[in-house]
Amino acid sequence: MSADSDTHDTPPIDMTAWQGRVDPEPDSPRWHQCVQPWTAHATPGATLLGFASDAGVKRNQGRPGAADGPLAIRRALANLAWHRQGPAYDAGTVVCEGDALEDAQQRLGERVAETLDAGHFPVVLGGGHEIAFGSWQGLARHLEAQGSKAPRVGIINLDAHFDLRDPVHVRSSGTPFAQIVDQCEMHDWPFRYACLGVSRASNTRALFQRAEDLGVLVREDREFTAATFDAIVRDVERFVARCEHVYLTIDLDVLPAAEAPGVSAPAARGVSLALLEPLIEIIRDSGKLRLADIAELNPEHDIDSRTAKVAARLVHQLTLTG
Ligand SMILES: N=CN[C@@H](CCC(=O)O)C(=O)O
Ligand SMILES: [Mn+2]
Ligand SMILES: [Mn+2]
Repeated sequence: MSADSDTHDTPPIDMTAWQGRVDPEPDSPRWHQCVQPWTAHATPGATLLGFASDAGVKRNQGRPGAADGPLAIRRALANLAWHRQGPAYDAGTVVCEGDALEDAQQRLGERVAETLDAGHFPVVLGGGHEIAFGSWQGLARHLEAQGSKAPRVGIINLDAHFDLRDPVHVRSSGTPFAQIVDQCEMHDWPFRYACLGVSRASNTRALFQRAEDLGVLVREDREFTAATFDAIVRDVERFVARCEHVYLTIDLDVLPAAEAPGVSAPAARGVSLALLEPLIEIIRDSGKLRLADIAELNPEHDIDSRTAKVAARLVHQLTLTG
């Protein structure tokens, strides 16, 4: 699924973001006191991996700044209370140099595969949504190494956008799932994609048509209400039941602009964290979640670290069990 290249050095692990409050009471640990630098033979746990890139956002005519997302998420997570049983690691950050996006995505894939091969649950911190093509390459590489011939991978994207733009024009933060379609076709793998929280006003007719042609499970932002939540849960459970492995990707612009102002394209409506979080927990607890990433945090446009705090809380929730 990905070109062979093991020529890159692994990124250095900078642990300086892991600082914060230390409580004198017993049994009061916080993330910064518990996260360890990743090593190849560490006991499997939750592993954070940064992807410092906004090359895809720039190519997609968006607002740059997402390259600083991984550091902002780590800083926000550092002070959160620690409730995990298992270990958590920081595996460093893959940096996209200039516009060398394809190289960075490949290196991210290699790092994700390495953590999966070692039995970890990787949570990748973006970075623009071009992160998804790197994350997915990592999962694909790992599954191939395990001998899977045509694995049924379900991609669940919480996003205001399909990100199914035709990559023939430009490969960007708007194309990762169309790039994955191409890879799946090339290798005769099924493509299973759910895009939840889509804004009709922010996606063209062509994109809705492409989603329909690809059999995408689509739920629009306006369909998310307390009254319809159970029906959406059932849709997601059915989707997960048809898959062997799940990759969850969360684009923070799925949230209302008031909850997530620090993104390239803030949502006029969006889906509230209060509705997304229980859905994420169901996906987490499905037993099939292999990989997650959080995309599009742009600290330059954040207000009082609101979006970084949401991203950190999502990492906290995603890794609460296991
Ligand atoms: N990853 C972002 N994708 C959106 C961005 C939309 C916008 O910038 O307004 C897209 O390409 O549709
Ligand atoms: Mn997106
Ligand atoms: Mn989006």
